[in-house]
Amino acid sequence: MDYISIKEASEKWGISDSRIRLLCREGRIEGAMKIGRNWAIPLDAVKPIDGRESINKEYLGLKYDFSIIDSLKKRIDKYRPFPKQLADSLHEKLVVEWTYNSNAIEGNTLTMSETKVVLEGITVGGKTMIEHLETINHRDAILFIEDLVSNKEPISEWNIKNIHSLILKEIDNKNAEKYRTENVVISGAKHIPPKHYGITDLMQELIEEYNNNWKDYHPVVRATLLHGEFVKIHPFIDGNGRTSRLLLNFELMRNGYTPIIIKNENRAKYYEVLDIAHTTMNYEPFIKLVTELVIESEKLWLSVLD
Ligand SMILES: Nc1ncnc2c1ncn2[C@@H]1O[C@H](COP(=O)(O)OP(=O)(O)OP(=O)(O)O)[C@@H](O)[C@H]1O
Repeated sequence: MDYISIKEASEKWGISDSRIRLLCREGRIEGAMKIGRNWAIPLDAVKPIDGRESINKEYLGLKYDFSIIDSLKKRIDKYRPFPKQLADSLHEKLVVEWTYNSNAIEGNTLTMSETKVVLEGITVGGKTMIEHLETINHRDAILFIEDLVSNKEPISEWNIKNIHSLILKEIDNKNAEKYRTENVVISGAKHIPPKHYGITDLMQELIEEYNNNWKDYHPVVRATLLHGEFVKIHPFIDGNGRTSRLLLNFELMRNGYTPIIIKNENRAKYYEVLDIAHTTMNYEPFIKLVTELVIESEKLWLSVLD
């Protein structure tokens, strides 16, 4: 393989010597090697993305009619603060159904009733330890994002890593909250996630986009983009799907919307709209799906509140 020096890379990419040295030290240039006091950079290395440059991605299909969602939200808001018993029972229903469906999408074989039983602290015969841990961990991750919402915590890489560490707790502590160091594919998807060495930059870029470019979008659009763009990067070796659905609801809940549940039985449709977003940048079908689910969730809340 042919290599170039820091100085040559600096001229080729238009980045300062010191920044390239930093990128080499952080392992963000694939194949860069330290020889003595100098770095050798593969001639064909890809220029790292600079999360500080302004990001201008052209997403399609972001304009959607949210009037039904917003008028249902207004009706729900009139009941706040919710009566404690009612809020507790709706919360329990949410935790069981969200945990069951999100884990089932990822292949966990516990049924809805078994999920409920495990969350009550009982072991289900014939099910693996990992399936039990996935259930408990998912419940803990929901409670964690609810705390983040109550404390008005922002969406940040730190919080995303904390959510992920709960998902993999005692299952794969080595990879919990760590970005992957291998390339991956998503089975059944057309989109291929980016190479592992670009992840740190892409995650920084995602948070910057969220903070700077998406702030005027409707919260449903932001929540959908956050899920879609996060899972497109697939930053972790495992647990991306569950983390992305937690992030979607985190964004909805921070903005006072009721959380949604993507049902296991509807996963084919869910994968289809995600793949459209990933391969064409058209988010309309995914936004439509999320909108329908928010309306369904709001109607459920109103059916008990009204
Ligand atoms: N066809 C598809 N197109 C786009 N995205 C998809 C597709 N299929 C799955 N996904 C997304 O990727 C997630 C699953 O990714 P993967 O199978 O790599 O699991 P993972 O990273 O191990 O995470 P988890 O176990 O929580 O899903 C899905 O939940 C979904 O969000």
